[in-house]
Amino acid sequence: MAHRLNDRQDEAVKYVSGPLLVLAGAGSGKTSVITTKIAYLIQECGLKARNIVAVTFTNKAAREMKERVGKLVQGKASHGLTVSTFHNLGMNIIRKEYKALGFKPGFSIFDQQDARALLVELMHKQLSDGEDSVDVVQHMISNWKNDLVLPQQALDRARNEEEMLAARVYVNYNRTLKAFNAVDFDDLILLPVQMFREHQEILQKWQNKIHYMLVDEYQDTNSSQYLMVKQLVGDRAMFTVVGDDDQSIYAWRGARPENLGLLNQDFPGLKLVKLEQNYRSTSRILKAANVLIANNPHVFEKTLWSDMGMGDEIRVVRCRNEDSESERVATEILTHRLKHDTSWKDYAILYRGNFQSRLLEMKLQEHQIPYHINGGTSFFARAEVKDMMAYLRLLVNPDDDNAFLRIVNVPRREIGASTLEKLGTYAGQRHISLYQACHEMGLEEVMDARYVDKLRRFTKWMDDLARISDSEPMKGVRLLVTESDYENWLYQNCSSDIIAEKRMGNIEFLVGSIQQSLERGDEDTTLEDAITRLILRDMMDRQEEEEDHDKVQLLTLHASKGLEYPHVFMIGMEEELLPHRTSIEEDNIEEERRLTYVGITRARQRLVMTLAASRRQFGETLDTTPSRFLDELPQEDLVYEGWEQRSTPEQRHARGQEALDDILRGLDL
Ligand SMILES: Nc1ncnc2c1ncn2[C@@H]1O[C@H](COP(=O)(O)OP(=O)(O)OP(=O)(O)O)[C@@H](O)[C@H]1O
Ligand SMILES: [Mg+2]
Repeated sequence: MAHRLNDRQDEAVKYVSGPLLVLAGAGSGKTSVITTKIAYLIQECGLKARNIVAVTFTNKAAREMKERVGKLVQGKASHGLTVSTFHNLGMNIIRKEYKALGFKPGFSIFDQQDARALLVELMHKQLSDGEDSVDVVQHMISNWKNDLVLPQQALDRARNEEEMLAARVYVNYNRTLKAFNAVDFDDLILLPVQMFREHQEILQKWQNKIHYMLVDEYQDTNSSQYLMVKQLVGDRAMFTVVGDDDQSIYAWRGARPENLGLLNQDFPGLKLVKLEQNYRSTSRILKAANVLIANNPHVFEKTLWSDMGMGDEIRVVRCRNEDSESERVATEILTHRLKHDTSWKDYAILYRGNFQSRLLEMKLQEHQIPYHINGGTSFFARAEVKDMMAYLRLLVNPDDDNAFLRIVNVPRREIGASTLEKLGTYAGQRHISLYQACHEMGLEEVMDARYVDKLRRFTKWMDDLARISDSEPMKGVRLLVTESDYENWLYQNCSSDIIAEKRMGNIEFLVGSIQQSLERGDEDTTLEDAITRLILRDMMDRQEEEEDHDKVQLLTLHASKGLEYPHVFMIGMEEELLPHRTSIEEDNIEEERRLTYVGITRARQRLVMTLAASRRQFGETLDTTPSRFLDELPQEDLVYEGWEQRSTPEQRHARGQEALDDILRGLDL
């Protein structure tokens, strides 16, 4: 690594005689401690890379960490090292232990949308007034899973009608997933934890494999993730976790900053190291972040300083409307880059909600500024890619009813809704999958032989493909694409040939990724593995392959965690955007403040905040109110631009008081 560790960091790296918690603010080198420590464990402590597991929050972070370790540990010594997300780790455990969990090989992973579709189906009777309740139930089930509450326990604990209903759906939902040989996203953590509880011998096997564990962004782990760590490290308790309670921004996904405190109880020998020097940002940026976050109550007291120089003032730019806000950001990047000879990738634009990126994209395109959207409309969300993924899922897991239903009649095979309904009833009564039901002799009794024939022609074709794929996976995949005649179907159904061509290109890209995955993986990588990996990658980071190229980065505040950029724009600094409207309604301002803290601390040299004086909303143009967080920043470090007159909070308060006095006088009290 280019820089030398400070004494505290060095202490954290070299402490290997027991559990360690590194608690420190943004940019103090927590992630650096983890990467350096992995190298230290391999080079100085004689640990094998394959016995080390590091967990981070996103795939992007995992990739970066792997890269950093690769630079420190050359050659073979780093082979077999696990650096992954919690979900990836969980998936690998399930993949190896699926038998103990009662799954068949090639299990499917349902993403958010698949899971929702299933819930809609299970709840159809209760959905007379729209599908809103599906989202509520989905959220409740997810929370239960994150808190390790099983369906039966949810039933027992239900305190009112709503919880009772959700718990009943939960029971059904889990049963159906099992029948589909599928797991959902939350199961990737829940199932291993549950299995480790029930099967000591399996847990021991994993404990023996993992000699040292490291966890980054620890403040955002939820209960089940925490338990997974606790189980895996066992009594040996050889681990390092690093975190910052001020950056806890996933409470809505069940994250518990209190887990930082829990560690102390569960591991009485826990050593605590605090880091206080920030190596990322100018003093001014750091001060702004510190002053802001001081408005939150604190579990742990921390101080954070930097000797990167005072730096420029933070600019707060007010634009007429959202159009001019985006335009302003685009032109600023353009001119700044010209003047300072920087790269595009030195700039990041951060926002609270994904929808805020649309206008930005248009403006950036207009000015021909290359950009990359982190988490934008995903490759995998496109219809043709979802179709092809469904084919592939069905190929490796014939029991995946969702996949079956999606493509059995795409392209058209004259298998209509009523045939499928009859098939569904038949399969439901016998507790078998739709695919299996197609093979059953009894099917002729419930539907016309003509239709049975059509179904069987389809499954016979899929069976043949599956057989071919067993020995020659890529041949199977390619045959699937050509024989399905999907290309023709695309050309018939797209409004123009150009669009059809583009969609076909996406399918080619997908097939290419599978091939790469098969070639890159270990020798025993199967088609199932390659597809499971694709599904997981889709869910965890909807990013394009080319993301590392020189492009302006557009990302949500949530996605920006752990990253850093020389020049940062935070847009939409308005009430109801940041803090978000629902957080205001639910009185959850502290989490929004932490989110703002995360945003500010991404910046190394220069921070610009923008807002629009008016904004279109539901067809109306409304005046906005500047974010309360602007008032909380140290005013002496800000420069306001585009404000007729920016008054201090005191002045505004005084004005409010005057107005109130006027009213009181008017009332003649
Ligand atoms: N001792 C050091 N000397 C010089 N630079 C350092 C040192 N330690 C870390 N850095 C640099 O400081 C920056 C921030 O480090 P790092 O990303 O590890 O911080 P962090 O605590 O993980 O931040 P965050 O809370 O945002 O995740 C990086 O660019 C890193 O290379
Ligand atoms: Mg970090």
